[in-house]
Amino acid sequence: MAEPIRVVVTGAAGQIAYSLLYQLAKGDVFGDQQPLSLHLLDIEPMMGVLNGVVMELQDCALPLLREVIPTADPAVGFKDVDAAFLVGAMPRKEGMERKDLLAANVKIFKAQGQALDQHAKKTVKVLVVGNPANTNSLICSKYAPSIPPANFSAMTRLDQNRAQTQIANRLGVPVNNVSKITIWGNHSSTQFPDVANATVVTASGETKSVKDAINDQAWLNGDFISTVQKRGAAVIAARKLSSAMSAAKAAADHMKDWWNGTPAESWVSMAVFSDGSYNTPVGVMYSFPVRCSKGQWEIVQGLTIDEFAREKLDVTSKELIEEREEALAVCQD
Ligand SMILES: NC(=O)C1=CN([C@@H]2O[C@H](COP(=O)(O)OP(=O)(O)OC[C@H]3O[C@@H](n4cnc5c(N)ncnc54)[C@H](O)[C@@H]3O)[C@@H](O)[C@H]2O)C=CC1
Ligand SMILES: O=C([O-])CC(=O)C(=O)O
Repeated sequence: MAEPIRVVVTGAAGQIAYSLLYQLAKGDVFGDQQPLSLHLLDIEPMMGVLNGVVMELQDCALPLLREVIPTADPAVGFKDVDAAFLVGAMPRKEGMERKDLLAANVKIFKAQGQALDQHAKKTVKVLVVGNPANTNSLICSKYAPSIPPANFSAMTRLDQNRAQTQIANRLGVPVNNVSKITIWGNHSSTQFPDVANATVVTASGETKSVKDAINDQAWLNGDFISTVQKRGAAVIAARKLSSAMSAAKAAADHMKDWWNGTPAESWVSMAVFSDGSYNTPVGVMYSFPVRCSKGQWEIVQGLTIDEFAREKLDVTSKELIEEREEALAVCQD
């Protein structure tokens, strides 16, 4: 069996981590032949709760879990890690937009960028989940200059999973019959869930474009998009807490595909540094269609962007530029 890898989860005493840790420890992400050492980072006042999480992980009796290190010290939490799930941050409450969390959360990601820079492996793969995820990831990378920017990403996989399910339910097919949905831009209500290139294996076994199978452009351009954009808020309104089980599953999906690769004929959505592809602003963390292979992601090129899509891509670009400016100002305080 391989040598254990080191994986850190921040916000380890919180609700997303509670679902995520089990998936990691039982091999859902790095494989059933990959032992791991789990580093659990949270803040000092949460150490009692975290101790309960450690006891539960031990009581799961999972053969791949070789070591659990609970800590409030980032130097210990980030020491030699191979993968980092940066979850720890304040969640929003009903009536807030995710960018309202920026002032409170972005400094966490500045400090964690500095700690990753000093203590993590230079090959570490970083997934930022804490909101506003795209801009927090950008700040984290900025303060970790010794780690390649391509090793940082933010999560829009939950939006992809939501969009895939909306389409699958409408067509009465299992969710994995739907592929090549793209989430463009920010993990916010300006994101653009795009089915222009998506395909579906229909109930009769035929492969069709989603557009043809749905045959209702008004729904695709209207309710479908707004349902996905506002799904996080709908969960908060219902649960009085933000998405946790589905967020943990999406974080596991994101890292699994980045680590192990995506099928050649399909793609997934990840927020990564924009290189200007599709006329998006260079240097913001923008969600694109990507393919992963050998631990590297690559933006899928050559997709057609029509006038409807162009407008949506530009709206979310503008928001990301504004968030970047605000975050940089907060970090200078
Ligand atoms: N990108 C996405 O799709 C999604 C992002 N989120 C975001 O994920 C974040 C976490 O959500 P939950 O787990 O529900 O929140 P939670 O409040 O249950 O847990 C957050 C944990 O982070 C800890 N924490 C705070 N500051 C920390 C620091 N400096 N270092 C380490 N830990 C720290 C807290 O003590 C707490 O235990 C929120 O910002 C939420 O908005 C949630 C769902 C989806
Ligand atoms: O909506 C929120 O604040 C939590 C989140 O990011 C999501 O569920 O997509």
